[in-house]
Amino acid sequence: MSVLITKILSRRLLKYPQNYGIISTISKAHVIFRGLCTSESGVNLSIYENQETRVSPLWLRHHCQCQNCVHPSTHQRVLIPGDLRNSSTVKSVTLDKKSVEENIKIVWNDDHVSTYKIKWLQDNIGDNYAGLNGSENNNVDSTTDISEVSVNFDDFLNNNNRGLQKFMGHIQKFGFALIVDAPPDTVSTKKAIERIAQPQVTMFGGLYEFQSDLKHADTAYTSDYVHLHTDCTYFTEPNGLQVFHCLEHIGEGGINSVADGFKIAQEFSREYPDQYEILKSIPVPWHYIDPGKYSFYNVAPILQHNPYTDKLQCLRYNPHDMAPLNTIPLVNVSEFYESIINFSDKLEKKAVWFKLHPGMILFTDNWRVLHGRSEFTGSRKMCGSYITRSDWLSKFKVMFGNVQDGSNACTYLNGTLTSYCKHNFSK
Ligand SMILES: C[N+](C)(C)CCCC[C@H](N)C(=O)O
Ligand SMILES: O=C(O)CCC(=O)C(=O)O
Repeated sequence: MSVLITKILSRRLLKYPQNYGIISTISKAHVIFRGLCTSESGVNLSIYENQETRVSPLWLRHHCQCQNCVHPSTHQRVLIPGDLRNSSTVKSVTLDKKSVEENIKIVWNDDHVSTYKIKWLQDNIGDNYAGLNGSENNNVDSTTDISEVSVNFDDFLNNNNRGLQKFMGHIQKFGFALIVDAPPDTVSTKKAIERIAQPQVTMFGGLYEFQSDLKHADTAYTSDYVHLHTDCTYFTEPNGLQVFHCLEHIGEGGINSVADGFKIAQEFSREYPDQYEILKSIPVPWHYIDPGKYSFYNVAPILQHNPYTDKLQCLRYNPHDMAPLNTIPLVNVSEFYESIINFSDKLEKKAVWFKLHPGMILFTDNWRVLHGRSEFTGSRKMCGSYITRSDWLSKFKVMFGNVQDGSNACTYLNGTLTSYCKHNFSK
């Protein structure tokens, strides 16, 4: 294999000598290139059983984990990319199978020594990027029993972290989770929120209370029906988690709705692939206007894909907060409306309804799950907060190390989400 590389490259070497340093061959038939590397060059490392992986010497040198290259206290890089020019030619590569953790040792041209744990290389080489997208087989739908999406308040706060882990596993797997049996007050709500992260401060405040008093120019501060939506569509980055706790309701209605936007978008893409592409590509303007106080405005598609994985990453949709649609080319207006009308109908049909009683604190992943509420009568006092996506994902990674493990923290039970809600939450 390495001999073949040498033959191919020697022909290229004659043609493009300026691209290559001196080719040096070392033990175990690994072909190494001095100087700056091109795409054809690399170090062939035995990272996986019975196969070799060609890795860029620049990447390897840049990822030296020694205490001179990574600050021992802050874990930040000491090396800057420009430093790689003088230390990225391999002098020797040795595989140490005897140490507790198998590792590969590389000595560089400046005699710097780098040691890489095989497991670390396996976890970090290549496009392992998966991000947190609530993978397709982990969706809330009618087969999920909502009782399994709940964690008791005391368990949630318990420092053994088991309740918190289970809770965050629910959020990663289903897009939302409930804390039950919480004292129906703002102090307890604040404790629960701060178990994950500090409340995100916005024009509504940090830990906010709201009721039908039009304290802000928004239907959330009325007793009107609020259709399924995600919050903060008008911010550059929508809030990450949405937290609601109904402290008291003396009256009728005020039933909450949730819908798993990722599950619905997945079905929509199968039923209307062309219309899915429209909602993925057409930029939509969103706004929040409180005359004389606030005028937030942002333009972004309803279905925002992760640019690296091309998976749906953020569903941004609030039918109440769409600004004048002056961002759609005239030729696309009719197909846009056909798409958004179908999407809106699908969302509304998929809503799952339940009553948030005092003591139940709902957390939703606002990049994935939509929420709403029916109109109500009487006095209904709510409190809650936003948490940024960066903050809650950070907590998640601390709890699980790797976001993908989160789904193991909870069970996926048959049952009927809708019927459970009807019989258990809508009383
Ligand atoms: C009451 N609370 C602060 C939770 C939200 C207010 C909603 C604001 C806006 N309609 C949006 O959806 O972002
Ligand atoms: O009043 C509620 O239960 C929810 C209101 C709402 O949707 C919001 O504040 O974003």
